Amino acid sequence: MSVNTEHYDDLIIGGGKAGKTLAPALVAAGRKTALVERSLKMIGGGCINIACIPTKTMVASAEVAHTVRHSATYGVNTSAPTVDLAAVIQRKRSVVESSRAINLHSLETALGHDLIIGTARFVAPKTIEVATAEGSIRHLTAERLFINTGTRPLIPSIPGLKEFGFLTSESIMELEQLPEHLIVLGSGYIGLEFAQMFRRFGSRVTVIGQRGQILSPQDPDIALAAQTFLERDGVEFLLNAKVLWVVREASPLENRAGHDTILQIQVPDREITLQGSHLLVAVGRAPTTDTLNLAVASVAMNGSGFIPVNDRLETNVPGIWALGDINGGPQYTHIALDDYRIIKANLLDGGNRSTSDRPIPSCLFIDPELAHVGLTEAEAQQQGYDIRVAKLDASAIPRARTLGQTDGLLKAIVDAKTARILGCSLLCHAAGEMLSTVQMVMQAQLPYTVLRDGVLVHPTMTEGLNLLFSKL
Ligand SMILES: Cc1cc2nc3c(=O)[nH]c(=O)nc-3n(C[C@H](O)[C@H](O)[C@H](O)COP(=O)(O)OP(=O)(O)OC[C@H]3O[C@@H](n4cnc5c(N)ncnc54)[C@H](O)[C@@H]3O)c2cc1C
Ligand SMILES: NC(=O)c1ccc[n+]([C@@H]2O[C@H](COP(=O)([O-])OP(=O)(O)OC[C@H]3O[C@@H](n4cnc5c(N)ncnc54)[C@H](O)[C@@H]3O)[C@@H](O)[C@H]2O)c1
Repeated sequence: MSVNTEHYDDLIIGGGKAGKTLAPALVAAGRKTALVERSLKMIGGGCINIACIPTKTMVASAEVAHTVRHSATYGVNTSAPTVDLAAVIQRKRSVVESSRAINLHSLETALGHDLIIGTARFVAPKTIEVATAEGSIRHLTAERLFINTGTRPLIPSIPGLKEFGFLTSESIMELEQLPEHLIVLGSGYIGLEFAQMFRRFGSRVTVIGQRGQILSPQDPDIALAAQTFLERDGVEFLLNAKVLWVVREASPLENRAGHDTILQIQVPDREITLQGSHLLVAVGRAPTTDTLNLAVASVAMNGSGFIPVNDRLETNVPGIWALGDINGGPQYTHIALDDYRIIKANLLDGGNRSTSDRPIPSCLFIDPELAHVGLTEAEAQQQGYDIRVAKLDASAIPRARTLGQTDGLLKAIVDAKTARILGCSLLCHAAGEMLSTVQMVMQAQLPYTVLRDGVLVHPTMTEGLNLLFSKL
């Protein structure tokens, strides 16, 4: 049966942070626009449904458990908390569902019937086929296409892993019973956030890292400090470790029903066997390009399946752009949002923006938070800068002491010639909020002395920047 081809000015494939924000802007500019999103349960994209928002909602529950557990330190006596994981998950679902409803309302308002729920793939250059949620097939073509299909968990090829099963960042957020012993494969962002969260919920947690240092892009002093704080929470680490194989067997422990995951692991000097009730795989993300049939559209992919773009987010095919995680750039929601801004500036507002001059701030939501922007000390040295380095223990900040949040290390890298801040890592309470102040000074190209001498509210964590930059 032949299918009519429907014509649009603009087509967005995937409704992630970038695509869902771009769609209403295109419509407002008078463009006939359709957005194809594969699932009603993913309206608003990964961030609100399966990534940032649900994880940070659960991190909040873990922080409450931690605070209650340590309430006597503040002179408040309670009994030891028990964590009802089903209730934690229910709270997470309700936050996600309300965010999704807001997103659905704004997309329906902007797009009406041109919000299409279905899975897209290319069938000809600039033409996609959509297998809709209702079971029909539609063909859509457009002058301009924007690919924003995001990523999914990367699953390493370890013997036994796929066969015996494991948790991902998505399925772990649906568990309603606490793992007795959670093994986390991967010591990056996802692994560490879940590791501390489940430790604080009450699980035993072991993190397996393949290198000697967790958070390998960070400077060793910062990474080691973060590891120390996590260890103080009771998270165990097995580093320089390679998983050789995995099996799942009936638990030999009398007091534990069900099955255990058993990992055979190579550490530098020996092989060890690690046994846990659950295994979370968090070793990076794979691009959602495999089912897009990009070859038909001649859109190039790199060896990992991401879509390379230039600094204006253009693919190798004129009229096709790739936004968000799928283009292989830094995987953060605020970067996907900035990708939208670049497209809007260049295509709708007559501007000329590129990715080349934007900052890449980030925040790892462990406690204490680890926020970073710009160069690390090692990167600044590699790039040949003459640098000055300021370091401050978080316990020196008056606000940290009032809050009982004294764990942390703050570090700033300054160009000795220009006095400009090249990079900053803040491992402390409220680091994600504090970082924006440093970033604004960097973006305004002001000298570090603005933060050293600025009149900042006392007692706040941000006031700690006065102290940090006084170290230079
Ligand atoms: C557990 C976790 C926690 C995270 N926490 C943070 C955080 O705290 N802060 C932060 O900044 N970043 C965080 N991230 C990263 C952040 O979620 C991503 O960078 C961001 O979601 C990328 O958005 P995007 O625009 O690329 O698209 P995505 O949000 O990935 O959305 C892509 C959309 O495309 C749809 N799609 C895919 N294929 C098709 C197809 N063929 N047809 C139609 N639709 C399709 C998908 O259903 C999805 O809705 C986290 C990631 C994870 C996994
Ligand atoms: N707070 C946030 O902003 C936040 C939170 C979660 C995720 N994210 C984004 O999502 C991305 C993906 O997160 P992620 O944690 O999956 O990736 P990641 O790149 O942050 O960390 C993956 C880790 O797994 C390790 N690894 C790779 N293969 C391994 C193996 N076979 N065995 C053991 N370790 C292995 C890597 O060395 C690395 O340390 C992040 O890079 C980040 O951009 C952001």
